[in-house]
Amino acid sequence: MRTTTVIGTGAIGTSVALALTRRGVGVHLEDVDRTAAKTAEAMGAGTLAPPDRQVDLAVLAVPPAHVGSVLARVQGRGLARAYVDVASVKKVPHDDVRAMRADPVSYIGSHPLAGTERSGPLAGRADLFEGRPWVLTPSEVTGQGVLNRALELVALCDGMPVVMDADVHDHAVALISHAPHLISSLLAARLADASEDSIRLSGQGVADVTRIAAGDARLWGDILRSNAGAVADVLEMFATDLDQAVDALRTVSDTDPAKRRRAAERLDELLREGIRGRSRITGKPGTRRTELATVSTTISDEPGALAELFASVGEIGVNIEDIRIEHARDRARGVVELVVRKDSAAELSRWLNTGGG
Ligand SMILES: NC(=O)c1ccc[n+]([C@@H]2O[C@H](COP(=O)([O-])OP(=O)(O)OC[C@H]3O[C@@H](n4cnc5c(N)ncnc54)[C@H](O)[C@@H]3O)[C@@H](O)[C@H]2O)c1
Ligand SMILES: O=C(O)C(=O)C[C@]1(C(=O)O)C=C[C@@H](O)C=C1
Repeated sequence: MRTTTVIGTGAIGTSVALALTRRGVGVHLEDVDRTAAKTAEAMGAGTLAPPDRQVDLAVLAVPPAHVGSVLARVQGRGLARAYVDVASVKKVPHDDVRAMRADPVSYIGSHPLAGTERSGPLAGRADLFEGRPWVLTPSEVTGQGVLNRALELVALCDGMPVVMDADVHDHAVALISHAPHLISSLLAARLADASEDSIRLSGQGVADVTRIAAGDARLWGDILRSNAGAVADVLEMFATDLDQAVDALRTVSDTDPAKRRRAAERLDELLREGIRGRSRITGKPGTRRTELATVSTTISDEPGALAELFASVGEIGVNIEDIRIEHARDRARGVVELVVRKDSAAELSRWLNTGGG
């Protein structure tokens, strides 16, 4: 692939453009928001100059509801030989392509499962897609050459291609992305009018579960509307769990000892199910979580402090499997959690606690 046009230079479009530019692909940038396109250009993501001939691939990185109309418009201009979108839902764009009478043969749907709660070009990163699944949803009429171009795009961005039916994709992301987003928003909304005394006590736990609630409301409104049924199904199951949790909490101090015991058991069960579910999505693939342990240390919030820590951990021969960094509010130090193999955890902890870090 030699040339591309990225339409929509927000967080995802700019990340794609940066990744392709890094690989020597010529990237042209377009956005209805001229400032966004100019910022992406200034970041080194490509050029605002229009291509002088048809490009190999056009990447549509616009909100889901815009994919069909933008595709029809740029196909009308003969912009590219192949077209791919990156929207977080797949069925609505697929249906819109037909409704807008766009050409479905030169189009393929896709969705990189990587992102951020931040919007706009400045949230773009060349390495955003590294090692992440990137779903491709060819329709029955998508051209083979178009699928191949999309596979090349994923490879150039270091993503992991997963070919899937659009409907199956939408049900999957309802569970692992869209419902979690809405639940995070609902929880964060509880904080909006909470007393300052409560907010002052908030720590990393509530920040973790509400991080994605900061995502752009217009984009997420679009995503949720486009996958409403599947998200509602997940929320209905969640509502049943919530009812059970409320019931158990209301009964743990019941006067009847048998009811109290059953409620406590139910609560434990809900918490254990949570641990089981979370263990399925954390950790490096191929490493069983039971083989790992977390060792915490603090570092000063200065440039180079983290690099120094990694270098010295490497010197004692400990392999870091995963990492989490928390910046303590109002403090010039951060907490670093290093996930390492259990058999090296005690040695690492002793070394860090005796001033090694
Ligand atoms: N943010 C994520 O985590 C994430 C991850 C994967 C996929 N996606 C999908 O990627 C797409 C872009 O999301 P984002 O996070 O980059 O959003 P963003 O808001 O950062 O950027 C979207 C950009 O598209 C531009 N735009 C809107 N309509 C346009 C049009 N008609 N023509 C040209 N430009 C137009 C906007 O001006 C904006 O600059 C969405 O479809 C989203 O569902 C997002
Ligand atoms: O990490 C985040 O900020 C994200 O929410 C990224 C995330 C996700 O849910 O995993 C969000 C939406 C996308 O369509 C793909 C990725």
